[in-house]
Amino acid sequence: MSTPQLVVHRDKELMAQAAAARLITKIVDAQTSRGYASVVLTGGRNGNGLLAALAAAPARDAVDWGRLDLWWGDERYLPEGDPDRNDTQARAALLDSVPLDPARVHPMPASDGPFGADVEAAAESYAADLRKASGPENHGSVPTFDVLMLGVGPDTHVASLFPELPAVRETERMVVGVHGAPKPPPTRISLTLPAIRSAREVWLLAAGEDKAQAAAIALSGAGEIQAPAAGAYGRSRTLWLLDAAAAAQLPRSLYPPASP
Ligand SMILES: O=C(O)[C@H](O)[C@@H](O)[C@H](O)[C@H](O)COP(=O)(O)O
Repeated sequence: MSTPQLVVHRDKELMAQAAAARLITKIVDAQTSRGYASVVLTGGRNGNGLLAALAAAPARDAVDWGRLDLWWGDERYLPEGDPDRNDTQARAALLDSVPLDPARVHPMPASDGPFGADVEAAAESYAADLRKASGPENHGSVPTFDVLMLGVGPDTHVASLFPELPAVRETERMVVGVHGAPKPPPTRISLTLPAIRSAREVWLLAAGEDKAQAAAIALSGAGEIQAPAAGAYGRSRTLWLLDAAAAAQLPRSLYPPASP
């Protein structure tokens, strides 16, 4: 378990730009040392803001887009192409603008796909894809993600792991179906905390005053069932990327001064 590190930026725009630059560097380093990189995307405003900032970044094409594996941390279980799906929004923000290898982009199943309303079967199918992509060093469950990004909800949810609901309590499976999510739509697919924790680095994105209480709760030692963001940590690094508004309720001792 890696102790959370915090970086606080002046505002959400700067946070998105700085996080995008950080992601470019992380991907280039991984591709240089291992020939490819593996990243897990998140939905939500902060996640999509980062992708849009990446699309506009001057160093964007330092990334070898053809050697980048993309996965999702969660998905709203809607028909393919639905504007509310996380992958639809990610494609609009960045993915349709860069030369990715489609075989290396792994959207979660859609509700009008082969599994229909059986979201559990859809979740198991994604878990099987992860197993297929994992190497012997990954204990056969999920590939080693270089960076797994998570937006943080005002209730401290990450991915589609909501406080007290069954999905956050899962300790064996890597991917689960979610019913009755308090954030619409109610039916979703999500990586579980064990899958999240398999990543080398977990980056939590929290910008805006509506995240201030969630950040303070999650970083105050709260339990992961009540505060799922508290259970999201990487094997070698856990990084909270905040803006000043989201950091407003954190004890000053917890973070360095906001960036200039
Ligand atoms: O499917 C989703 O909605 C997201 O994956 C979800 O986990 C999101 O990241 C948080 O709710 C934060 O969303 P905002 O950044 O829009 O506040």
